[in-house]
Amino acid sequence: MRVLALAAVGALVLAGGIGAALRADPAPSTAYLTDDAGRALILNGFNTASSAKSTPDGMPTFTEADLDREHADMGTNFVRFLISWRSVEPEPGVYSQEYLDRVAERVGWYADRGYSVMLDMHQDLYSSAITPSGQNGNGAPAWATYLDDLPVGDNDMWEMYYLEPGVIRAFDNFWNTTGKHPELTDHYANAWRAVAERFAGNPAVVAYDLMNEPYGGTLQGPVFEAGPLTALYQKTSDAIREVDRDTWVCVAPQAMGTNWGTPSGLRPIDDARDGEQRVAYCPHIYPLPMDLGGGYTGNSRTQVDATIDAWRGNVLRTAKDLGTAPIILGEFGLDTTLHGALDYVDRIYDTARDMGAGVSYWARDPGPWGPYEEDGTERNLVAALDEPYPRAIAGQPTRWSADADRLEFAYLPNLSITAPTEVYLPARTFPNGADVDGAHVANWNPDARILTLRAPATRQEVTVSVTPRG
Ligand SMILES: CN(C)c1ccc(C(=O)NC[C@H]2N[C@H](CO)[C@@H](O)[C@@H]2O)cc1
Repeated sequence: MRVLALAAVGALVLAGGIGAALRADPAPSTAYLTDDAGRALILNGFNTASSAKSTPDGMPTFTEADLDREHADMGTNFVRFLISWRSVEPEPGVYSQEYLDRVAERVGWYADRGYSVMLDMHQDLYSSAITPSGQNGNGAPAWATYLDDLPVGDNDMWEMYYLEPGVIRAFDNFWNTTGKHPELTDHYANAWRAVAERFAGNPAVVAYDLMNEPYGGTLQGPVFEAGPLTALYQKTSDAIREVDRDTWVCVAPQAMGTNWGTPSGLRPIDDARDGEQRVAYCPHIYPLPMDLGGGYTGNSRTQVDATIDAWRGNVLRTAKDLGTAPIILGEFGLDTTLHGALDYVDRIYDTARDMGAGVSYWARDPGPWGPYEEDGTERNLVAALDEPYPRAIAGQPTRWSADADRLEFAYLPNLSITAPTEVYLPARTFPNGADVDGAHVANWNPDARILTLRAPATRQEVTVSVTPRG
């Protein structure tokens, strides 16, 4: 039954993809998140980590040494760090500074290594309180979970819990579709204000991802996204801006459908800050044929490519509707033992690069989806992700492309930015450093693998080419 339902949605996506191919897609986004120095950031990292969904202290099973290894192996500069409402607000109106201390400690690990952090208020299936075992779902605290005594049956596939009457009711109460709980979205916005109060002014924390994979319960599609979801984002953004005028807020569409390439009905929010709007768009992509284990070969590859094409056009349209919002692909990932898996990974990173989007891979957990096995053995994903890229650009990026042993990028220098342009170079393909055309080498740090560049004093577009030193 589930396969038929999903296949029906898949057919919609393919039809949409063909339809989208008939419509001209908007131009790739020219908007990027910027650091305190004003540099455009090319964000490249992981979701860290799924394990945080179930640990009592709400922290991922991830150490500072794990981060050192990730940086040495893949040169990441970004993390979508999972936090949870249950941990922020364990009792109504009570905010856990002890929990926020633990988050701040890990943010410090990333900050010490020059990373950018996006805090992700992560939910799946609303809450771990949907079943007595607490083993299904995560996100909302128990005190905010109202099933109204409706049943939640057992399911082999975790996604099927979204169809359980009790889970749908928990969401309907949160969104106040029932009219019985107008207070819950206020609590949610105030929990985010407590987080923002803690991290406002922290230069490593560049964005807040307001809700992971929203779900509307009995409300689905544009009626949900343009209604309660946009209203929650506005309410939450307003609450954050009371204490933090500068960190970007990231809004995501409902997961159902848009993860598979269908368009989103999300509407713009008004950022209360003075100056530029700092609202980014954080969609996910999980093509249905991959979800069904089809791999990236043969007919499954054809369907996945149609999904990616449809997804790209729909994401660019929504980002434009949101006010030319920068795009961060908040999640994509797969079991990399599937046939064609690394070709799929390359296709997604190429698509994100072309869209000007940052990427956080799902996820930084051991096992077949991640970079390392349970015993720490390096997996195929590490080499696939270890490619050169411009981490931070002192101007407006216009294009970039890379292979394992070549990087080329172009940008319009902003002469008012005093910080240099930074490039990551893998040790495996740039063992002796690099030869550079189009810019001056200010420094090469062989330990951090970071090449620092200065553009010629021009307002014209410069093209930089980086190749391994012989
Ligand atoms: C039916 N609904 C609402 C639904 C189905 C499937 C997903 C999903 O696979 N999501 C992809 C990944 N994202 C989460 C973490 O955010 C992971 O657990 C999923 O693998 C989401 C929602």
